[in-house]
Amino acid sequence: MTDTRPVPDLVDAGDSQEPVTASGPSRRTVLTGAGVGVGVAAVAGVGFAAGRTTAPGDGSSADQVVPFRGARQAGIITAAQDRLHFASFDVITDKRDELVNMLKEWTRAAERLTRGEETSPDGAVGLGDYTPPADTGEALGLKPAHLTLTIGFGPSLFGPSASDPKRRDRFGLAARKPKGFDDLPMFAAEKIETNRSYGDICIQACADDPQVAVHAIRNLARIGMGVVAVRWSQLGFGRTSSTSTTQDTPRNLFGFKDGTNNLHAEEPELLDKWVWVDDADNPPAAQWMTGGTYLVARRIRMDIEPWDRANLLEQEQIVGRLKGNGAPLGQHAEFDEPDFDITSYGVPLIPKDSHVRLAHEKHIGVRILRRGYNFTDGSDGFGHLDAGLFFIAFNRNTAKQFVPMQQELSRKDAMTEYLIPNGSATFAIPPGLSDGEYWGQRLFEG
Ligand SMILES: C=CC1=C(C)c2cc3[nH]c(cc4nc(cc5[nH]c(cc1n2)c(C)c5CCC(=O)O)C(CCC(=O)O)=C4C)c(C)c3C=C
Ligand SMILES: [Fe+2]
Repeated sequence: MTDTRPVPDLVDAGDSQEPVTASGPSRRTVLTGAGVGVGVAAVAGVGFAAGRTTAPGDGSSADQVVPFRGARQAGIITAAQDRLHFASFDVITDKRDELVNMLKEWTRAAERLTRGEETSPDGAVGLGDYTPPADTGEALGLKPAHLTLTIGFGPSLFGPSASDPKRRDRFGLAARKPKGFDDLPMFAAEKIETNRSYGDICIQACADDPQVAVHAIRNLARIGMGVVAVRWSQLGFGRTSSTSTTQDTPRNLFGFKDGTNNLHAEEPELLDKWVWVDDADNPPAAQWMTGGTYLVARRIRMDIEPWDRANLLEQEQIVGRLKGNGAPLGQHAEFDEPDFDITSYGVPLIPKDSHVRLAHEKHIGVRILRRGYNFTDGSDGFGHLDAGLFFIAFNRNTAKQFVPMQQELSRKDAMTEYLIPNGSATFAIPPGLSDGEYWGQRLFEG
């Protein structure tokens, strides 16, 4: 079993050790902080404080903190938030110590950020006039917004990978690579762009406030300067899945309910079967992944202009569900079980090439946990929006779950005509952290 003893210098009591203020655990302001500069900074603090005078537990601050530590990383089965900032990093140093030290610093900062605090005490404006701020400041006065930060490690961190076969094993991690873990294969009808794909480390930041998510990624990137560089990043708005039965099903940019038949936090046996990595899945050297999962990210551009010219019936035939309430074709309500055997004049009501038929467990034999987001990244210069779905899925064995599902969809799904996947990445997502543990500790020290 991996040694997960606490690392004493990482235990960070955070701002909670300071005198309790009316603002509870939300991001510190210059007004309440001890040792804070005067003058301009203090004046600025008045404004921040005015907008955040809330008592702990009133549903606006403490209740917006998602625990950072636990058996699983947050951001997988915790309730999907509304906003995403996903970043993939290249490690630009060859020195293992530098990488490990950065991961320790990231952990300390990330834990604080999820509590609604600055990356370090007084980081934004309290370190003196002649020191660059340790926190960039744009989240001062904002609530924790259910921020979750989820870390993952890409195949290239372990040496050669399918996308980079000549990569050196810079950190001596080759033997610790999880079984079968590699870049995704090529699929039909995709146009993968290298500068939107792959990466050594990912951070998935999800929050209900976009500025909170962006602030977190920006500050982690700043802390990692000289050790990592952002390779690509993606903003998302409007979750396209529910990860809890308590959440409403949202809609994607085709206007359809998305995430109806997802795996949910309330289904632990299904999660054990389809999401969480088990001891038996890996050799001893890769047991650091036990309790973790594998993330698949796909930037899928959606051809929304032609889609908008397709009639309603055609759209519903492509999806296999009604656009209005999300019911499977032939059924009445969203959560009715699809019946793939119903026919009308010998023709299946849920077409053979519909998305839900091809992606359903009864057809493909596997399931995945989806947690994606809508995106619009301006326009393409040809009169079209660059819009789509940043697809994120978690699964226990990508080669046996996501890959065959994607292969089947790429070849047969009628929706493929409207989709152009142009970014692709996968990351090994370790389990959650125990007290004092830092991100990657089981990988680097186990
Ligand atoms: C390889 C996996 C999948 C990709 C890629 C994917 C892309 C994608 N999906 C939609 C819209 C919908 N998908 C829906 C269901 C659904 N999709 C997948 C997998 C992939 N989707 C699965 C496993 C399922 C569930 C199938 C089932 O068990 O019934 C639905 C229906 C509602 C729902 O159950 O979520 C919609 C709508 C888009 C637009 C898209 C790419 C842009
Ligand atoms: Fe789908």
